[in-house]
Amino acid sequence: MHKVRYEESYAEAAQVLRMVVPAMAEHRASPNPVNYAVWYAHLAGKSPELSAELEARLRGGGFDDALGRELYLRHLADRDERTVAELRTALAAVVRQVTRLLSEAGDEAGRRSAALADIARRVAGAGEPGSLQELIREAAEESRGMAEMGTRLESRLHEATSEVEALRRELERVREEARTDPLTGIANRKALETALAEAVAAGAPFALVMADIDHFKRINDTHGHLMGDRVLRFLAGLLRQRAPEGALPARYGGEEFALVLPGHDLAAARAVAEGLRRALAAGRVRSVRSGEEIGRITMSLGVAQWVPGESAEELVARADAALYRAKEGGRNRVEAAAPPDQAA
Ligand SMILES: Nc1nc2c(ncn2[C@@H]2O[C@H](COP(=O)(O)OP(=O)(O)OP(=O)(O)O)[C@@H](O)[C@H]2O)c(=O)[nH]1
Repeated sequence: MHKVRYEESYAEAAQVLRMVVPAMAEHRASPNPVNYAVWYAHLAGKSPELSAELEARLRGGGFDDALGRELYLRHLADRDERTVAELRTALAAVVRQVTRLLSEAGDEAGRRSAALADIARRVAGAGEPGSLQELIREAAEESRGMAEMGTRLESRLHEATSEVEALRRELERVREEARTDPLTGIANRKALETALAEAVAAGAPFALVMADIDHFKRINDTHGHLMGDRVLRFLAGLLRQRAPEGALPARYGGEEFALVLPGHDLAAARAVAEGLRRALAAGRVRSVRSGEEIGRITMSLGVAQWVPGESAEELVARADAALYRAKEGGRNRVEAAAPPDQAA
């Protein structure tokens, strides 16, 4: 499913707002953001599937928050949001089940302990061996029932624990997926931006390398898109192998990559970048079509050292400007960024 885009101008969005408000009022839809998003998408013609389903459901009954949420998740939320919502529902179901289980077990334990207390009272008054024997049998019955309930409870709690554990693993997988570039398997731009924001907030020294494959379009045009993809994976593998301990290699987008280098000053980061440049130029990638090696692949790199007070965006811009100079200077080279106050 494609994600709905909102590219209206202010005036156009305001125009939709003027249609949405009376429509929501007419259908008694409470004006929360989820319902608004649904009605906005419907009246702005953003999603024919959403409109068709909403209209059908309105014909069959009224609008309520549950419907709003359902339509939002089905047609507007992105995949991660939907998965998290599904996991939350599944977890809530497990918790409800365990709560019910414990309350049933509590009721049963209460009943059985009342029965045992009653037996104890009757034992005090029992005069003959026959009636005592009967009371002993009843007590044994209650104790066995209690023990069985304990075993049942334990096994069902064990099951619930496994279910919660599976949900936790699934959530971890979804979170990992959201941070990973599917083509190359390394961190994606979102993960890079998070890491940069964290590094800036931590305030410890670090440097950033931005790298861009030279004449990548030509590789695609000459050897095909699959070959281009293979080159991207090859470079990602190289970054992963050669990244120093604690560094984060990421795909910034297209054929541009980044490497966050904690604890590196400009000279150290430059040395890492230079090593990467040489390794790529020395590497060989085979053509998917012919199996033959394709010509030398090179990249240009820009390096910048973070200075306290600088934002992540400013640092990326400086590293990018250095990368641009490397391209301008003839490609297959590393350029270091000047400190921010000296940058043009
Ligand atoms: N195979 C493949 N190609 C991609 C991908 N993402 C972007 N590209 C291609 O990358 C190319 C980028 O080309 P340009 O930005 O013109 O730059 P370039 O050819 O690398 O030249 P310079 O950067 O100036 O050395 C475009 O042809 C895109 O189609 C991808 O995921 N796979």
